[in-house]
Amino acid sequence: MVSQERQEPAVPSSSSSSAKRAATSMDASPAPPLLLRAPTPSPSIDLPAGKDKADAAASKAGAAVFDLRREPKIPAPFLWPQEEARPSSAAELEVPMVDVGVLRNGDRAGLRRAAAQVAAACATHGFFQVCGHGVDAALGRAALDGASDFFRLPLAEKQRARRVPGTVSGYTSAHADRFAAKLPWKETLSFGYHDGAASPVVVDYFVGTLGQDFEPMGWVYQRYCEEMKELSLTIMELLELSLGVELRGYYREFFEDSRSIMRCNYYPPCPEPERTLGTGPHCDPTALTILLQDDVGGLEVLVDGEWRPVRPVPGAMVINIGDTFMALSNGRYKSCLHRAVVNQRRARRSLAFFLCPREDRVVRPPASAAPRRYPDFTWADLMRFTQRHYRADTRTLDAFTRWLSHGPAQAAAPPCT
Ligand SMILES: C=C1C[C@]23C[C@H]1CC[C@H]2[C@]1(C)CCC[C@@](C)(C(=O)O)[C@H]1[C@@H]3C(=O)O
Ligand SMILES: O=C(O)CCC(=O)C(=O)O
Ligand SMILES: [Fe+2]
Repeated sequence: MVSQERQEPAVPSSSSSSAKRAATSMDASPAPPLLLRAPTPSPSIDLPAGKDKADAAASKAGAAVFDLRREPKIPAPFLWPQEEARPSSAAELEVPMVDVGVLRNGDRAGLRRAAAQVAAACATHGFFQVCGHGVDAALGRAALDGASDFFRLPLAEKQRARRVPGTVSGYTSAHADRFAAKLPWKETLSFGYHDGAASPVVVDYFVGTLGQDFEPMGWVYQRYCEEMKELSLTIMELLELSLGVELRGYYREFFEDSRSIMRCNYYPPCPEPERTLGTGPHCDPTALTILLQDDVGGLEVLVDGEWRPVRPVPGAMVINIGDTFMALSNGRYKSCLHRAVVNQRRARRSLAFFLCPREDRVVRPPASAAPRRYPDFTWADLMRFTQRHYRADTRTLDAFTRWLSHGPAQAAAPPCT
């Protein structure tokens, strides 16, 4: 009897036959991300034929400040207001490099240094990067290559994994199924991860959604997510130490049974990168983000009113605090504004692992003297808010707490636009 359970390949690789099958590559032509004809009833994307339609569509898209006498080369729904798409600063952000290996090697001075670096970063712009994380470099490369393999598939194949409405899981092209304006110049593939299941949940997702050919790709992301979960818990220990939380293990235990989100971002080259964005200005609603990016660059953090580029460092993972952890720290650590810009020449890939609590866990800081800055809430509520009522942006947590206090029925949460 052949064993039914899946065997993990010795060396994961995403190069299954169909994953390599596609001849087309998004990298060559600076075409807009593949636009889906949004399923009815949500409005479909009207690509303007002439100038007046472009003007009308663009002003609807809130891009009225652009001088549309210069015909945009990109469809109007992809145009972003100047305020959000304003030029990047020439000054890169000095993102502290924290060696998290000190949590395992008994280096007490190193531990104090790491805690101080994290405290300084998280109390200001909310970003740091980690080395000594122990994540296999070959696995990171396989995960980035897997993103290239997936996104170069024909649209019909990617569509087999299309996002389930109201959830974050699945494939989307420019979120064209959700929004009518300020479309991000990207394609994404997102799926859930949690451990302790009877079978490998990420492998099940890939095989169940895309077919048996995608089992190797599923194993790459299964192992990658397992490594990200472990790294997340290590970082939680460091955050706890840096916050001086008396209850040792409070944050680590809070996320032991986490149910996280893995997101692969693919940003095609763009003919007018200054008029659109790969990912708009936002704070992550989640707790902690671990970002592995390729060498192209594009992540920017808002510091003192300037969009400061974060230079990719080979082998390092970029970490940022999300809204949920800002609430867990009662506002001491900041969930900060960031965005992703695109360029004319090279496609860019980034892998974002979003650590999220189990859905029903109540997000509440450890007992502290300070007055509470945020109400109790569950991740399920905040997640539902971002997927069904509100496009996560620069004010998500404030909008969410208002929505909670007024009750979902009354709150005038702005529609997802
Ligand atoms: C809970 C989530 C919603 C988003 C994915 C995760 C964490 C980041 C959020 C997001 C990336 C913030 C910017 C806007 C967004 C719509 C996007 O550009 O993808 C957000 C994600 C989402 O709602 O799919
Ligand atoms: O691609 C990037 O560099 C950032 C993406 C991001 O911020 C996100 O997906 O939340
Ligand atoms: Fe983000």
